[in-house]
Amino acid sequence: MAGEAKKLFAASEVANHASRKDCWVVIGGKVSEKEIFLAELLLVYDVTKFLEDHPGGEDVLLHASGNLRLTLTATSIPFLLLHASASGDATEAFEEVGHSTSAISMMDSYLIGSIKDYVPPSASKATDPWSVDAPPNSRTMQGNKSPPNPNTFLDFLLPLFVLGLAFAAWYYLTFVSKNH
Ligand code: HEM
Repeated sequence: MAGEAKKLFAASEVANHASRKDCWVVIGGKVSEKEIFLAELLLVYDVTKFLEDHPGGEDVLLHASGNLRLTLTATSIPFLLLHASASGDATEAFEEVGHSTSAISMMDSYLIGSIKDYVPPSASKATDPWSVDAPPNSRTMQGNKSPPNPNTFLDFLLPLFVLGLAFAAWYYLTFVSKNH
């Protein structure tokens, strides 16, 4: 799959792929392009064809699939940065096993896309294309050139909107209502 266009999946969509005939797991990974660290994503792997061959057994993969939840929380006011945290993904279980580098390099062939709307806690740092501190074996998703932070426009407009409202209220109370 490496090099091909990858898809964005809704968290709810992943739940429909949690059986022996169709099994997806979601594991967090760092995305880079030409060794430049771009963003942390929740990567989606279709491991259906790998179930029987997985050295850790198929049950762990089946158990790890289908539980993903995204929770949206506002983290800072007045800029209202939305942070979508994930639970039920297989990242922790995958890392606890201490998979070898050869296991990690196998993953690319099962990669089918990433979870849309996920915003990692470190988004501001992670979206800086000049932060090049990616570990050498970070899992990559080539061909993903879209801007990683979907909230930037909203972050800018919301405070402006609130300021506009406050000004309108002040104008009305000071000039309009006094004339009646
Ligand atoms: C695309 C995803 C995955 C790939 C390609 C993969 C690959 C492998 C490979 C090659 C091994 C052999 C040991 C090694 O080389 O590290 C292994 C072992 C194992 N994996 Fe995975 N794995 C994947 C996902 C997962 C997930 C999501 C879990 C847990 C939820 C898991 C649990 C295990 C366990 C328990 C072992 C056995 C470790 C041992 O015997 O010491 N794996 N995996």
